[in-house]
Amino acid sequence: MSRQEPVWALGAMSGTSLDGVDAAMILTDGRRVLEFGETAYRPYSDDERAVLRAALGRSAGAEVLAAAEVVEIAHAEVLSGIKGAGVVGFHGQTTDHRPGDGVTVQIGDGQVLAEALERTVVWDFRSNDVALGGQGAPLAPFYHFALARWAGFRMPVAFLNVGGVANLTWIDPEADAPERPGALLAFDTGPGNARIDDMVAARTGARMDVDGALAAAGVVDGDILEALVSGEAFFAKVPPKSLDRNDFAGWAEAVADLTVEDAAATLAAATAGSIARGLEHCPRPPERLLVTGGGRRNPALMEMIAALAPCPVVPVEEHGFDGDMIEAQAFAFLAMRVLHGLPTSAPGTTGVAAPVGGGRVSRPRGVA
Ligand SMILES: Nc1ncnc2c1ncn2[C@@H]1O[C@H](COP(=O)(O)OP(=O)(O)OP(=O)(O)O)[C@@H](O)[C@H]1O
Ligand SMILES: CC(=O)N[C@H]1[C@@H]2OC[C@@H](O2)[C@@H](O)[C@@H]1O[C@H](C)C(=O)O
Repeated sequence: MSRQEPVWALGAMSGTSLDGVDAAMILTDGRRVLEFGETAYRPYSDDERAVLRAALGRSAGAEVLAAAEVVEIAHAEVLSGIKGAGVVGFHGQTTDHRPGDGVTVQIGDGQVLAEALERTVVWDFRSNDVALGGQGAPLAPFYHFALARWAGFRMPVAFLNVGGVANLTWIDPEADAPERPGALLAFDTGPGNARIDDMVAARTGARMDVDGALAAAGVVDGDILEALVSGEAFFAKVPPKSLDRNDFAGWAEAVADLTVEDAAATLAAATAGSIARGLEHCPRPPERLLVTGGGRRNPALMEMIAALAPCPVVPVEEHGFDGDMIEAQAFAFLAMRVLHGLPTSAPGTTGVAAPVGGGRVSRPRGVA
């Protein structure tokens, strides 16, 4: 593989929502994205999800080993159905993320996957950044930079991913590379859907507030909202900053006395409010907020974000992207960067002292 030659890379992400594995191909040289390719999704079964949940908050032990096996099997199944990839970028499943303690754990062994797929697998993307004092997250921002260039933006824009956790990437697309000072500012803004999902699951057994129907039928409790959004030091903290899925679990108690509809509306408003506080940290207001991740399917939440944002708020589909697959594509892109020795994070994205790479490369036995 020559250093500049674009190749089809396959990426896979098992996100904090624990819904399943997203997989996507892109044609990339690790600097630019040239084409978007095949995608696939493999949901976790309820039994598998329970095994994954039992591992959350843990970095080792029987629960983690059992969950890692679920992750490896699910990835092998979905990735083996996509042919023609030169390399696989495998994020794994985060079970424990405490960068301040030097801990970030993504389970699933890349060597096991390399054997199963008989392909080169790049994995463990976050450890090096954390070891060097960074947050280890978010890592999609270098890919967001490439997407902004692909779309031809000339003005500052921001990507907002509303997954289990929400994260924001502010981009100056005129910068000549993502690692340049001032090109990117990225950080986790607060909860995305996780607090809503968990509240709805505990009270109704459903996995989410489908299409935001509960939130749309509820009334926001202004006092509780104020306490949730103003009371947290995290939102005022100057980036870099990142979160674990179960941070802010206390929000469930704050809405415990509300009806499920009012609780859904209040939690959605708190997510939107925390995103608005995140937008205040941008160097300049973005001229467009491009929303990706499952939260863009919750119209009540989208309306609340739009009401608070300083610019138009649109789903990424409006600019030709697939909002279910950007994270999977990001790890395909980052895998290529790792193979080419390019950085995958920078002071503006994870707070690491200088641009750094990371990732481990596993090759199937018998392949040089
Ligand atoms: N139709 C819908 N209505 C409301 N919410 C939805 C809908 N579809 C998806 N979601 C929300 O999106 C979540 C999944 O989002 P996504 O797949 O982006 O998360 P993730 O990638 O696992 O998380 P992260 O980005 O934090 O790793 C679901 O758990 C749910 O809360
Ligand atoms: C530690 C970890 O897995 N963080 C995830 C999580 O999910 C969203 C947000 O929190 C983001 O920081 C990150 O994922 C995306 C893919 C990222 O690294 O950009």
